[in-house]
Amino acid sequence: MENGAARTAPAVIVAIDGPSGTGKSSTSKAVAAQLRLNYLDTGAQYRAITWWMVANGVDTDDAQAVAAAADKPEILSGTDPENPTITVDGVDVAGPIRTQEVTSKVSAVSAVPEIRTRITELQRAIAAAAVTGIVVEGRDIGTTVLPDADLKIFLTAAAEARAARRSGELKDSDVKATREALIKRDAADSTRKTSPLAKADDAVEVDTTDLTLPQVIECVVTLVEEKRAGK
Ligand SMILES: Nc1ncnc2c1ncn2[C@@H]1O[C@H](COP(=O)(O)OP(=O)(O)O)[C@@H](O)[C@H]1O
Ligand SMILES: Nc1ccn([C@@H]2O[C@H](COP(=O)(O)OP(=O)(O)O)[C@@H](O)[C@H]2O)c(=O)n1
Repeated sequence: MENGAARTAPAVIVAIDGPSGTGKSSTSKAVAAQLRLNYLDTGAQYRAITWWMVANGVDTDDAQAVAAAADKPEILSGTDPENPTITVDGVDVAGPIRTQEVTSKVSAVSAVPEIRTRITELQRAIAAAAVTGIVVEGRDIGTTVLPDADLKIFLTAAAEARAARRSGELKDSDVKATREALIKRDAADSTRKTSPLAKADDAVEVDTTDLTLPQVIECVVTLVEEKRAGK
């Protein structure tokens, strides 16, 4: 090796996309921790900018008003899979971005092209800075944000399973209402003009309906290791 430089493995970029409740966050965090990669929850970034709009009185149904404010908040993501963080203008918003209010407004805000341009730039910069590599999860990572990712996974699951998983996380929620809200959000995310939720042609689809979380994690870890081994 020239100048005695240590040989290091090239950074590996993994894109994990899919609808709500398919297991993207849990799987991505665990895979990143196991393989010592960084982790980025892009949904948290869209939730964070939505939270800022609400906190600053911007009407989230007014696309022009949302677009005009797109560059205002400073959004920072911490990418340690053991302790992912998200701040807006220095404020920790990990809790507030998960409220029903933000969840019901995030699809409208994330459909605005100026918002997507802003957040996509942040995502690409974070991925480029990841020395050993990164697992990035979202809706359009394999199709738009990181089309050259080394591995693309598209997670799916039956709506019933996804709703049951989601309502298991929320206090006092009923599965039927959760299922309806989730289907509505998926439809909005899949039909928007700019960078909709979609499976990339070269993504591996994994149906998680009848798999346990450890099984999904093992499946993705194996796929990453096979890619690294050049299989
Ligand atoms: N294969 C699975 N089987 C059962 N529960 C799961 C599975 N994958 C994820 N979960 C649970 O479902 C909920 C939603 O998972 P999450 O990773 O947040 O999904 P997403 O990021 O796709 O919305 C979490 O409570 C998680 O623990
Ligand atoms: N890459 C991404 C990630 C999320 N989003 C938007 O952000 C919302 C919240 O994403 P999330 O990953 O936190 O949603 P859950 O899967 O946790 O329900 C989605 O419903 C999309 O509207 C997006 O447009 N593009």
